[in-house]
Amino acid sequence: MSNAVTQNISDGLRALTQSAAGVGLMFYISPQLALVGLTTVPPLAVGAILFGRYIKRLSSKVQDALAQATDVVEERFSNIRTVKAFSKEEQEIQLYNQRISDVLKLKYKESLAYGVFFGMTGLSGNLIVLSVFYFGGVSMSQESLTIGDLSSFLLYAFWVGISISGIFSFHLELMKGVGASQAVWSILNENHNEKLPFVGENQRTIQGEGLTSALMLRDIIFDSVSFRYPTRPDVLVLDNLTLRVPGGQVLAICGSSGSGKSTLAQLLLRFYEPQSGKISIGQIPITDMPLQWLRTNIGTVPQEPVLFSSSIYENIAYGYPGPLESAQETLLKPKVLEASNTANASGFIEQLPEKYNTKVGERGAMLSGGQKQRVALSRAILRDPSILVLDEATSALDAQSEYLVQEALEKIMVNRTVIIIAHRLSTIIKADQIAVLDKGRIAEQGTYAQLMNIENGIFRKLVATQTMVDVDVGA
Ligand SMILES: Nc1ncnc2c1ncn2[C@@H]1O[C@H](COP(=O)(O)OP(=O)(O)OP(=O)(O)O)[C@@H](O)[C@H]1O
Repeated sequence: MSNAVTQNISDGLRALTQSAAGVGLMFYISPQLALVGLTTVPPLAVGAILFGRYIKRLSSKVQDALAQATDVVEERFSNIRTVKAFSKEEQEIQLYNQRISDVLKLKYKESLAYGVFFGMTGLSGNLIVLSVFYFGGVSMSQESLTIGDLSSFLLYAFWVGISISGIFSFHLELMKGVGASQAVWSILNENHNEKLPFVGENQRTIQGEGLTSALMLRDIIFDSVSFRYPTRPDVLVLDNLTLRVPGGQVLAICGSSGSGKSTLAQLLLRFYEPQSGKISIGQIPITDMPLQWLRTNIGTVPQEPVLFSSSIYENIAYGYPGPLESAQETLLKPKVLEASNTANASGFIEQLPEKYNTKVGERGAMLSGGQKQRVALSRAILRDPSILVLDEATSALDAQSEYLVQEALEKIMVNRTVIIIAHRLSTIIKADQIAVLDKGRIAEQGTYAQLMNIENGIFRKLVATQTMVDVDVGA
């Protein structure tokens, strides 16, 4: 890639110097003839600039269209069972054809534009040659130009013509590249805005104090946090929310679906920054902590755990903080076994024909929901994080899996600060504290007994309306 860019730039520069030298020699031989020969260059240059802009826009559209076509394939193939279950194969093929024909249409447009532009430049080049012949012939008949001068002039004019067309091509390729890479630049620019880990004045203070994982066992405070997703700026998800998660305890967050429970976890992990307010752990704002350090100390198990299409062993070992190559097999293996034991996963893994080497399929498709959750739990435990964020699955597991997952959770919650986005009453009852999220704020917080004592309380209503349906209070 960089070779191609360097080659393109050096071709462009060569064309520029060659045309400058050629123009100089043309003027040296006959200034009048040189003016005739170069009359079309300024309008062509303006045309090339405008055309370059057009190509830049078009190139960006081509990339977008290609991305959309690839998205369709990637998404549909990774959810092939859903596609088949709904017998949507034909429809999906049509959708992909449509996306590809969108790309094709843009490519036709691009080719047509190229054809017209280069056709015009070729035509004007030929007209120049003809006019040079004409005016050169006239000058020869008036004996102001010799045949040798005209031949040399023509040679230089061809040289200049080829060089100028090289400059135009360079400009167009450059614009095409700029258009195509716009998305990449915008992503790179976004990253520049993120506070980088290990820099800044506050960073030094923290390191001076000694940043240890013990810090992560202190209270987590969400202080007047307001947040809107950048892609949906009109929806205020968290509205001046204040929440204290007591260090070393289990806090269950509940609230209706879409009330912002998972968003709290995303902000704690700094996948997004709140528009106002701050989040701190042990009184240190998380923005002042090295990002990698922060995430290493927080273990997460999402609502629908995503596994990689590798072996169970590799999926669990993924939780190991640091590069896997550096973790010696002899050192890592017992930890993987121990983690899977704690997460009640070792039982089912040992029964599989290839045990820990069993491939789990794309996104863990070859495992059941409960098994996937226990592998994901093992992965989180391997990190031995001080803070655990568990997004409880809304989908019901069978009684046995449910029991095993619950039991594993209870084992791993000990000696950590746990935020559990709870959907089941059984989990909520066992939590030290419960926070109820409503309209972007914490409406109620306390123990189960305290919240149940609030007359007309939101939590009480949630429990009253939903204990009937499989004790799910978060959906
Ligand atoms: N990436 C995103 N971009 C834009 N809006 C989002 C995004 N993720 C979530 N939202 C919106 O933010 C709001 C809060 O979502 P969130 O996932 O935090 O809710 P939740 O309480 O965890 O819901 P559930 O219990 O159903 O999982 C919802 O209105 C949701 O549509």
